[in-house]
Amino acid sequence: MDFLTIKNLHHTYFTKTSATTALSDITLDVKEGEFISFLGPSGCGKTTLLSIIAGLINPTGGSVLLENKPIKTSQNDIGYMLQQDYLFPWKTIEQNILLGLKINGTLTPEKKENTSNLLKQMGLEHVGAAYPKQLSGGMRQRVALVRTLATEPKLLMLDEPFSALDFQTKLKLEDLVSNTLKNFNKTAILVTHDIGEAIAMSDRIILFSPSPGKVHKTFLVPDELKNLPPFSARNHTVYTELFQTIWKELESLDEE
Ligand SMILES: Nc1ncnc2c1ncn2[C@@H]1O[C@H](COP(=O)(O)OP(=O)(O)OP(=O)(O)O)[C@@H](O)[C@H]1O
Repeated sequence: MDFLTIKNLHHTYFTKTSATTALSDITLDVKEGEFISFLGPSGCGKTTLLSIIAGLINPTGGSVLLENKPIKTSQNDIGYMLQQDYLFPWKTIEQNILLGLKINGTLTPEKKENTSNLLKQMGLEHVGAAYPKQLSGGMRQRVALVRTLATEPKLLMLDEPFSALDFQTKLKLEDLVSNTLKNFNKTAILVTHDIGEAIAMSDRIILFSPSPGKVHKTFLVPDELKNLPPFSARNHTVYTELFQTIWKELESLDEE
């Protein structure tokens, strides 16, 4: 059974004076535990597709099923990690990461302990009583990941989560996030503009073409890269070959 099934999806944004078709005829399956990336030029509909999968936008055509059920608005099964961490500045780190569980009414001593362990795995066991402003950008994104995982979502949406970080921190976080998601066998969709990040982190890369957004090509990441942590994958010859192939495809899209 496919975990996430997207079938003949269309979306047009209507205003009083215009209609913009952001997505046209998207059909895509994602397996449980799979990590896929959405890559493509600006405006090809990546954010629109993510918002539809998350139940934030109702598509104008087609369907999205999560474990064979239509996506609902405010779906608790889906977690987000965004470019900004959106931690509440007036709450401590511990309060921030437990907030989702409190709101869902699912905060138990066991879940509290699980989140403390997660914080430990992220090397952040000492920051529970601190406030977000006391933490670096990389630390805040690690907290954001713990907060996202705390509610045990079935599907994770990673919308350019490392793009605001310096390169070194980004590389370290790629390893940490990839390792954590593999340990929990989480299904994840990453939206990124970074070809290298997509190759280093994913099992499969979907390249979209714009106007309207369509699936242009799919790239399977070879096993020898999938079995490596992202940092090591970036140093593999197969990585360089795949990078060049995708780069050429992106260039050809610019010329169309
Ligand atoms: N609320 C909206 N109303 C009207 N048109 C919109 C709206 N949101 C997006 N669009 C249009 O839909 C198309 C797809 O936009 P979308 O933001 O999904 O692309 P994207 O690939 O995520 O872009 P980027 O990489 O720049 O974030 C674009 O042509 C955009 O102008």
